[in-house]
Amino acid sequence: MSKWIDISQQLDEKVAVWPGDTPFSYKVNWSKEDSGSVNVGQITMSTHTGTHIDAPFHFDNEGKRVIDLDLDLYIGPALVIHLANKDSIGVDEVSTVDLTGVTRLLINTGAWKNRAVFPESIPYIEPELAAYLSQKGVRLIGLDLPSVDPLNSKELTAHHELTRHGVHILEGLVLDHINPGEYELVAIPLPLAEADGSPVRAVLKKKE
Ligand SMILES: Nc1ccccc1C(=O)C[C@H](N)C(=O)O
Ligand SMILES: [Zn+2]
Ligand SMILES: [Zn+2]
Repeated sequence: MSKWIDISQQLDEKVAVWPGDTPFSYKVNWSKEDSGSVNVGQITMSTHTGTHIDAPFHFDNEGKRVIDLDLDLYIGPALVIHLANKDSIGVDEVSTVDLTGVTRLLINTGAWKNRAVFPESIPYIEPELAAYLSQKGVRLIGLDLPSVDPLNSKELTAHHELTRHGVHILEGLVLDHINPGEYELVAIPLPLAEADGSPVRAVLKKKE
């Protein structure tokens, strides 16, 4: 019987955050001594820290919020592929992969080597890949990177194109210890009613 494997970044004060964004913090805000019964914590974080999903509202004021997203996107079969040493990921890079029946595609680029620091540059998703993936039936793309666009992008073309084609975005995965192949994925966002993104606990189980 195979076990669930964690593919999430640990959330502590060392987690890398987008330059200028809210640092992560957890503290006991109401201690057992003060409350008389329990430790009660407080978390402060950006919705885009660590392993997280983007809701379309992140880059489109009219876009869906986290609560509006279909849970089925984040639970079910997923294909993990390895695409190392790429400047960008487009149709050419993915065309050798058989995507028949694949609704969730997770890409291990291995490009974010030191998780404690935010990367200088990353391989980005070529916007043209969105239509290709959608045509193949892919509805979720996951990456071991903090963005699907170049880090200095203001247009966020890949975010927009993926969304326009019904491909949802999962970022900041840890896939170093995962072999390519077929898995079961669970990466459910919190029921944040208004949010533009949500941290997820992403886990995989090898398909038997
Ligand atoms: N937190 C930020 C602060 C400023 C500018 C961008 C971000 C992002 O999070 C963008 C990234 N593409 C993301 O979806 O996670
Ligand atoms: Zn994000
Ligand atoms: Zn994003």
